[in-house]
Amino acid sequence: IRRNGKRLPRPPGTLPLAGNGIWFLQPRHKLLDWFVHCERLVGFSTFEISVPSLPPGIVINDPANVEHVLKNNDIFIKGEFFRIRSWDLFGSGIINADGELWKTQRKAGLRFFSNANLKTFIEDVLPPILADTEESLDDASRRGNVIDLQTVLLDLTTRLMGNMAYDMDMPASLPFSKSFDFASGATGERFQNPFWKLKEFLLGASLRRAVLDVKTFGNRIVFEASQKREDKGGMSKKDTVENSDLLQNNLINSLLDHIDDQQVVADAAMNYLSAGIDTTAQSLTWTLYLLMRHPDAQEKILSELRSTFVGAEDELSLSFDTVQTSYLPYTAAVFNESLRFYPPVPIELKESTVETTFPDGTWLPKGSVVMWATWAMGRSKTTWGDDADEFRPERWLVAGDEGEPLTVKTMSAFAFPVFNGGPRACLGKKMAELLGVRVLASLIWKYDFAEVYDKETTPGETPKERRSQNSLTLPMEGGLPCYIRRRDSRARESL
Ligand code: HEM
Repeated sequence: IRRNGKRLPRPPGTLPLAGNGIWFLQPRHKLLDWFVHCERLVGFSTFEISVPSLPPGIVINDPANVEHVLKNNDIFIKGEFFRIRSWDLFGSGIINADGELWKTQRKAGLRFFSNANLKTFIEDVLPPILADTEESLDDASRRGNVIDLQTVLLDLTTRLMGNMAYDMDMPASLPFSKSFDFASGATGERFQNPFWKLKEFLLGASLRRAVLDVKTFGNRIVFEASQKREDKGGMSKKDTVENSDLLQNNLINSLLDHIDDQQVVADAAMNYLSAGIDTTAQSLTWTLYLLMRHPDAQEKILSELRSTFVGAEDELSLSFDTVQTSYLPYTAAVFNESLRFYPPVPIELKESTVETTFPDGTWLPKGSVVMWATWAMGRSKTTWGDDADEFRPERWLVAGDEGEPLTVKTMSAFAFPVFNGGPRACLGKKMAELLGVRVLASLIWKYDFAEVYDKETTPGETPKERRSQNSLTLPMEGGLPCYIRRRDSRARESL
């Protein structure tokens, strides 16, 4: 690995044999802080890292380098390094797949994320499920009980995805959900711990059980969907594509239409589910956490809702059109700003299939690993300015010309790669953004949330920043316990 004929810089504290391995053995939240520390030292400069058991690797922070990786998905693939570690959980599903296997699953997914389906999602699928969520929040409000918002939101997104993608009722209390959570934590550890194989040989029984649960559930989704198709009279492929009723446009039908191998369909189904459930629940959890710590932003959301839906009482008329960012720019800006601080996929990694030279001149041999920490890029002072550590949704707002409304700034996907970019950009981005605005608007309109601090926080003291749990994504460690109060319209007006 060279740049202009010279070796790349290495992070301070790199050891002769262990390299940077010590950092990778730490809990993941410490590793994330280390990436921020390194980015603050070198800015956009690429640096080399070495971790025992990992192929030679670099860390990139420069958006031009991220663009080079994301746009060239034939050069930079998931690769064996990724696949070996995540095979048990993701199998041949889209998250793990490269080449033709990936292309087929992507094509099947594209049909599902059509605008018509997104409208159905926001206007038909979401309201009754969100009403159930609100019922449990109302109950906690009446009784004065503490409720864990992370669990509530995970149940919401699990049911939404289950219903929308697979036409199944899928509460998060199903054993599969707990097993998936456990397996995701253990899979994440495989990327950090060079001794994972030994550890799992000795202590891996619970992981094996969890993976079996996840696989069984994937097979059940395929079995039930195939039954339904048969019950509908063995529709031909052509019929199912043209049938516009929601059931036939769901994801599992699209997967069954495009893929012949049932095991691949089951893996694909589980992959889509896992890509959609945790990420959306976590993004909402961190956003509500940030709003509790920034009541001024909460008030600005309320003020935006009051001025947009003039005279609204308890229910806002939130349709597909009114949850677009152009309609509620401040609420959308809050969601973006939360994603900047807490990206649900905080670290990305790709493997090079051939030698390649990056825009900054870094030359990388075949079989190397490229990493970038979206977590650190979101906190980069080079990209976001000196106030990068401040929660300031206004940074996303662009003033319109005279009399024109505010709009939300579009950041390049390579400078803000929260949803990835290029040919493998997140397929659920639009769905997640609409869901984010829709759920935030409803919940902030109806409820006042108060965080329950941990026992060590003394009154008047600033509570510690919450941290994430080891995982492939970004669950909040210990959940988000809080008290809830239902707002009545008078309380809303007086704010
Ligand atoms: C805030 C919410 C979300 C975030 C931050 C997010 C982020 C990402 C990221 C970073 C990737 C690339 C991961 C990789 O390198 O493998 C990705 C891929 C993907 N996401 Fe999302 N995602 C979100 C929601 C969703 C939803 C709701 C769905 C669908 C139900 C979804 C479906 C997918 C799929 C299918 C891929 C794989 C794309 C491919 O490899 O071609 N995501 N997402």
